[in-house]
Amino acid sequence: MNLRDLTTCLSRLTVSGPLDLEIASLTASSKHVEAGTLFAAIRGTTVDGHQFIEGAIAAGAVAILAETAPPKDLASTITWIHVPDSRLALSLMASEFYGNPWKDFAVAGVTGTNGKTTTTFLIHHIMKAAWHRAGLLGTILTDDGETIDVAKHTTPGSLELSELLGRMRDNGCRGVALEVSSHGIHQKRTAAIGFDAAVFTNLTQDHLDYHGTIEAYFQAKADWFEALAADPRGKKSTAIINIDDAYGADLAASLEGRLPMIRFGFGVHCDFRANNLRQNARGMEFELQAKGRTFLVRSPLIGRFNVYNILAAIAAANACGIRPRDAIAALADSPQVPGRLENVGNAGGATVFVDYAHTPDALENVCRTLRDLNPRRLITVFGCGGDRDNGKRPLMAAAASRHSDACIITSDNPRSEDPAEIIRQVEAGMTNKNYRSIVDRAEAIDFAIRASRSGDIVLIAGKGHETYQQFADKTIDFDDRKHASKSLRDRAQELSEQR
Ligand SMILES: CC(=O)N[C@H]1[C@@H](OP(=O)(O)OP(=O)(O)OC[C@H]2O[C@@H](n3ccc(=O)[nH]c3=O)[C@H](O)[C@@H]2O)O[C@H](CO)[C@@H](O)[C@@H]1O[C@H](C)C(=O)N[C@@H](C)C(=O)N[C@H](CCC(=O)O)C(=O)O
Ligand SMILES: Nc1ncnc2c1ncn2[C@@H]1O[C@H](COP(=O)(O)OP(=O)(O)OP(=O)(O)O)[C@@H](O)[C@H]1O
Ligand SMILES: N[C@H](CCC[C@H](N)C(=O)O)C(=O)O
Ligand SMILES: [Mg+2]
Repeated sequence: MNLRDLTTCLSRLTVSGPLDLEIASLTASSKHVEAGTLFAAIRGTTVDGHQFIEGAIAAGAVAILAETAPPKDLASTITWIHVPDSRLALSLMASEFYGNPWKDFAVAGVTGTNGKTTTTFLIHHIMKAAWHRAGLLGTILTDDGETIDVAKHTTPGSLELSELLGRMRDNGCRGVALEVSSHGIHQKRTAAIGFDAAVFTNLTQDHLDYHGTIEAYFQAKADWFEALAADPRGKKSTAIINIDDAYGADLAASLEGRLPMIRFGFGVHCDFRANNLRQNARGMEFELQAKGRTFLVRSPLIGRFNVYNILAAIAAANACGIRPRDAIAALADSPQVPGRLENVGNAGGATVFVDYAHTPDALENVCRTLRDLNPRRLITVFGCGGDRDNGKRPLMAAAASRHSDACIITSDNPRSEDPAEIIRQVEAGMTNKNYRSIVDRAEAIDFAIRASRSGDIVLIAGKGHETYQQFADKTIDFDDRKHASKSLRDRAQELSEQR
């Protein structure tokens, strides 16, 4: 693509060198530079990409995007685009490079601490029922309408994101549901994308290792909505906000009159309001009051928290042009979201669930939901991730303690940290002293399943769909669902031998 055309999307730039160049590819990594590449120098969280400019030129870069003016010795040898914010500029140029695919179909984004993956899966399911082809992007996978791949990030980098959206458009998708993480917003990964629907699910403690304070974390989420409200480039986004959540209520109040809005929840001021929730182990039903009508919503999902995900999905689909009654019809048979309250089987009358709860609020919600099924005992296996917000550790311990009869504390991606030290920090928050710590996750799961008796529920929390365990020196294959299934088979065998 011609560099002059590629830069029309930038409002503040100083160019030195010719603009009538053909750009073969864009990259922010000097390792991916080839002949004809534009290299964007980004000040990252670990290194400053400006230090790789010379290497990029040596590797064949024909243009540089940077937050500095060109040094004198390079000014006459290469095209240099000086911008105030190279992450933002790269995001805009990436969208331009792939033909601004977001303009060609309905785009629903979902942000919030918990519920993004679940809500995007539901929106995707509704879109596919209405339109046959739709894309999905998030923590678990990317689906471009034809091919499903394992995801590397919840929200991909701006280049990968626009490339994927372009593929979805080319594959005939009429809509896409995507997760918008706070890292993604802060790093401008979604800055160029216009959204038809922008969902806020909730905000509770997570990611303070990155954002520092909960206020800064909230601000990252709010910045997305602020940017949509100020976006002059076309799409009128509908903000879809959970106003039962205190941060959601603040967000809705601050956006009042600046974006079309759908407020959802159980509260009386909601535009999409749930009532009369009834549930059992097989699913739930509730009434939805919306648009002056009452609808009966049925879902195989369980848990009050999933009512919020369902409301958000119906409202987002509505903002994308799908009638609530069609969304509701599709949701009656929504698929299992991998690793979200996934029933992996039973042995000796005890049932085992795997769930991705890795925040205090998620653990609280999932334990409560399982408690509501009236188990004889709830036995919870959980741990806390290394190199992540360590303030969550005692809070997750307190949540698990509150609702479980017994807990097994174990490892959950210790990364560069000492697994035993993470466990000690979790133990400090345990108010229910009926727990045991077992560093090895496989042994912890085996122990919990062997200790279970008829009528018990075993919850294995934290890793959900993940298929690995990350340590300082290695990553091993590990899947809670597979390991629990094997452990259940062993237990069933053991029980039959005892009979
Ligand atoms: C902290 C964080 O989010 N980092 C992400 C970020 O890296 P960064 O921009 O800070 O990069 P950096 O390593 O400091 O390097 C700066 C620049 O120098 C360049 N470079 C670097 C080395 C070199 O030799 N040559 C070179 O050109 C890099 O390509 C980069 O452009 O941008 C990169 C490209 O998009 C991401 O891969 C990287 O994700 C790291 C691996 C990560 O673990 N991120 C997690 C925390 C994350 O993003 N999580 C969220 C939320 C998860 C959830 O709650 O669901 C997600 O959306 O996945
Ligand atoms: N609306 C919700 N409110 C609170 N907790 C929820 C909600 N939805 C799901 N959860 C809990 O949070 C866990 C993670 O859910 P999900 O994967 O949908 O969230 P996410 O926001 O995508 O998480 P991540 O930031 O890790 O990608 C679930 O396994 C469940 O325990
Ligand atoms: N996207 C989240 C996932 C956490 C999942 C949990 N298993 C852990 O490793 O802490 C993060 O990177 O913080
Ligand atoms: Mg997710």
